[in-house]
Amino acid sequence: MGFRGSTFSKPLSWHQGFLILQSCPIDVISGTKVWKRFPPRYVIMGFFLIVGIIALIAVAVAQNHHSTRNSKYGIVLDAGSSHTSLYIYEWPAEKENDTGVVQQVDVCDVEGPGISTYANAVKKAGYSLKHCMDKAKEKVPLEKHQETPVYLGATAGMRLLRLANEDAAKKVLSEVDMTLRSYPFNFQGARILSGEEEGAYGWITLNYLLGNFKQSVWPQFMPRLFFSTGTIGALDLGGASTQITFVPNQESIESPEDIVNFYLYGKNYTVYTHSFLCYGKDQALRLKLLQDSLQDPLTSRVQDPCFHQGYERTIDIADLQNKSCRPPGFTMSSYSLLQIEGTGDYEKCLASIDKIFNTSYCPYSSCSFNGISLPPVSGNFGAFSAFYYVMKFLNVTQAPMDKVIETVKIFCSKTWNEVKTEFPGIKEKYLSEYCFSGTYIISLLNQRYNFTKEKWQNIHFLGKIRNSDAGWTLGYMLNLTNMIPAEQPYTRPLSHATYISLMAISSILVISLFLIGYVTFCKPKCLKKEII
Ligand SMILES: Nc1ncnc2c1ncn2[C@@H]1O[C@H](COP(=O)(O)OP(=O)(O)O)[C@@H](O)[C@H]1O
Ligand SMILES: [Ca+2]
Repeated sequence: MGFRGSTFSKPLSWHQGFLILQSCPIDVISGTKVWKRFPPRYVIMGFFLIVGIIALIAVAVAQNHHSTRNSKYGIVLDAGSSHTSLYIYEWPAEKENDTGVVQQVDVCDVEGPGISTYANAVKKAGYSLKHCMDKAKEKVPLEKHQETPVYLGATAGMRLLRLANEDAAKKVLSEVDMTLRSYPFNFQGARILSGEEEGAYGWITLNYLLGNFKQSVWPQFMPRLFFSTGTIGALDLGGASTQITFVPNQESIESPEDIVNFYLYGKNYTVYTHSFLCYGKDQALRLKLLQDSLQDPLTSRVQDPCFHQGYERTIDIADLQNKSCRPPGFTMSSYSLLQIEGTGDYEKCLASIDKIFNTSYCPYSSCSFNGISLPPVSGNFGAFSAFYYVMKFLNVTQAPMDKVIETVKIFCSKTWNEVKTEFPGIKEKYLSEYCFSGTYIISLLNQRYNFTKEKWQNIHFLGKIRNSDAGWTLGYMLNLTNMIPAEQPYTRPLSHATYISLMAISSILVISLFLIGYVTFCKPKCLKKEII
């Protein structure tokens, strides 16, 4: 195809046209420079083209640079039964209602035990937090201190202390309050979370970090089939309580007290959540030991299959006795000290753990234990906190249920000396209890929650998601800062950065095409001379 009115003897392709444009400054026939003959309008056009490109790139860079710099911060202290951790979160100020933009930027582990253990030395409860709060002061930019909210949430350790001694719990909280108030942040209060809140916020954290609340604009135009909008259940194992939270398959949850309703990003969620106080792994071990102490009223020595052979521990029975956490059918022991001797036997350990659950009655169609309703577990679950620590130690976070059982069996059968030699760097308290903890997790998940072999595959043991720890703290902050809107905010199909970049590329393309078209169709004099 030729060009009408063309002075060329043969058709010229776009490709050729582009080559000619590039070769314009040099006279290819005579080899002499043609700069002098270059009309000023081309110089001006070239100049504007270069300025335009530079301007577009500068706008894109400045725009994106600005959005990463204007950050907001939030601090949450997780005052657990065994320890306190401080989390610092950061998010871009102008995107705070978008899903998945809040990130954990730092975590600080408070030295020493949980705040509830300071009931008899309350001053220490506040003092213990200073080191991490000082670190937070360094991490959060100075100019952001005043606007940065700080929250402290206490969990099952403080719930138990409140049940045992309300006054002591109040004093611990007020000490902690005083310390946190003395920092230049925007302190929002220290309080005890209910078990339901703990479960629900853990569920929100998981699903927020996994982007499960996100309803991108694309699915509205595509069949639902291609986009799963499901949520993932949450399993949290602490020291003093454990939580299970998920959206059940069946429409109605039989126990109204276990229902939480959320309206998030324009969607309704009816969530089942239950928190079992006294069934965190430390309290569950206490329940088991108390149960064991009743075994033989004639001796204070007990053979314990949940500890390794060769392991011995002497326990003050008074320490085990927590008025709020007692095994079914408990009677006071006549001994003050309990001497434990490990025998390391998984099957027997599983049988002894069984006794801390009451499964003799269920007023609903299905129960977990102690007469608590549990709808059939369905869908995927994220299992975090001690569920993750224990499975990670045993190296079975990805394993099928049979492999997990086999691994715990083998681990329990090792002697205490073997275990200590194999894992020299691990805290003795943790190391001595992994056999119990592993068995307890199998008992709870498989036997009480009814995660069968098939359903076990749907449990994902996880510590972090995209660098943020799985736990209730992020969900708590998102809720209190109103960062999860009820209605879905208007989301643009393209991100700001993509929009700017696409605009820049398209502008360059349009200008280039314009120039090529001009050169090809209008044939400026300088080009005609070269070809002729
Ligand atoms: N590395 C670890 N290995 C085993 N267990 C751990 C590890 N780190 C923490 N834990 C345990 O995880 C649990 C955390 O519970 P915590 O959050 O303090 O209590 P709660 O949530 O019941 O208030 C405790 O039992 C603690 O001993
Ligand atoms: Ca916890």
